[in-house]
Amino acid sequence: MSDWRGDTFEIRLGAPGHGGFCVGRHEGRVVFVRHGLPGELVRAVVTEDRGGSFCRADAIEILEAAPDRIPATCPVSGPGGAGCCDFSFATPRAQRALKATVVAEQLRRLAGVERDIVVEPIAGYPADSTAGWRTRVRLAVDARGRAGVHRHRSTGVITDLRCPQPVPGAVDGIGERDWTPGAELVIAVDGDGVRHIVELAPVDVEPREGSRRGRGRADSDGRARGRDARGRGGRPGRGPRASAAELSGTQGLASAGTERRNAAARRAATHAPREEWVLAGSGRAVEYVSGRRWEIAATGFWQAHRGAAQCYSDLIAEWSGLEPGDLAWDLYSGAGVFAARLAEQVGADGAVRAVESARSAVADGTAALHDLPWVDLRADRTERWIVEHASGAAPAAVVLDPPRAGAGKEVIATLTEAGPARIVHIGCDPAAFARDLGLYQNAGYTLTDLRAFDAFPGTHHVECVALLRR
Ligand SMILES: C[S@@+](CC[C@H](N)C(=O)[O-])C[C@H]1O[C@@H](n2cnc3c(N)ncnc32)[C@H](O)[C@@H]1O
Repeated sequence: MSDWRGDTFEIRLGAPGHGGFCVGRHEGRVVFVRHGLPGELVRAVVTEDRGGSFCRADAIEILEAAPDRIPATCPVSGPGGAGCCDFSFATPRAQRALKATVVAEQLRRLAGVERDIVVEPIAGYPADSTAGWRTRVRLAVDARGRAGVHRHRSTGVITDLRCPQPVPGAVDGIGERDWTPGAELVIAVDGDGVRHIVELAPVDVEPREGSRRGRGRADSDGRARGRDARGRGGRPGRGPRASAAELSGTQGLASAGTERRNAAARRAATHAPREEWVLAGSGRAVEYVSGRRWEIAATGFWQAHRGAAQCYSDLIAEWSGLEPGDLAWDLYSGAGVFAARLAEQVGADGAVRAVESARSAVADGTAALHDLPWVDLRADRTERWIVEHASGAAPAAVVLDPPRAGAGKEVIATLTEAGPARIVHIGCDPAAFARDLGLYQNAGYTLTDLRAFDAFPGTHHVECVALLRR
């Protein structure tokens, strides 16, 4: 089987596919080409070829440009660069049109739904800008202690922090400081404008004794502490601490297979408990939705776009159709942002049951919703919780905002058997979202409304919200 990696050729690009590329054909094979637009003629270099019916390539020269092409607004994400702003060379309107095409295609293929899709800017956010929206930034730290973003489909670290996504000030000064080699940085700019910087221990560092969060406290001015202070505070100093994976990624020596294995190992390790050091702010991010105040772990989940939590919460309030005294569920609830809105609708004579697997989010949500005692926020896996609750009274409305992989067969089977009148389903992966919609339809629910939001401007990512009724 021939391996085209490194080959270059001219190729005419067709429709966009799910994942931030356009589809073309070369010598009978399908080629997924990043950094191009439909209709463009480009010179492409093959970046990945596993020998199957398709390979992946980057457009490295634009021979015939589409009218929607603009100079890239992100200097970090071009061919061979980071995976952050993979649509930054298209007008914002064209970016939304690309995403709409992808959502429509996934709905057609995976849910049998024929529907024109419009991708809207997040409410209150300018339609002609793709910068300054991200309030949560996660950075890698390379073997030399420099913070950066991962090269696309690689463990390699690019230490150029000029990506335009973060809200103003989020990454100021980060590139000039030294960090613990192999660590990750979580930066959160909260609703009060306070910046929190938390370092997550390298995955190859053994957990230490003492409290898990904020040992030795952060500097109040947000400066990362120097080597001596780090040692005293329990945070490892700089040194030759990088793992083989980081070294190979940084030096660009790893094979594609090694890169994939490293990436898989890194993803798995990312979800394992890790020691955290709060280096700026308090590590407790304050957020507001509809006048309610949350205080949550800066490393915990919060919608990344600064306007997203309010935008989705307003739509849920509009679509849930709840009356005072009703029962509602909020599945995968995080800190209960949607549960709070549902609770206001059902009132003290009603009830809201919410479930979330992250214990810290449940604790933070319970504190934020202390004045709504008819909300029951539980720490559990939705898969288990729903089986226990499905045989009770049917909820009038259920909101689900599952992680990227979607809710899946088991949860949706149990949920549809419970028989809520309305389901509001939120999904950030168009394929998983479409598969879940297909499951609802097979169980007798009808898609009655659908909106798609440009919650990740500059990227190929898109958030969809569906209303289903029995
Ligand atoms: C996309 S977030 C939505 C959070 C919340 N709706 C919000 O807007 O803040 C998905 C949430 O599901 C949680 N989660 C992931 N897997 C879960 C599971 N199996 N059961 C319950 N919660 C889960 C995550 O911790 C995360 O808080």
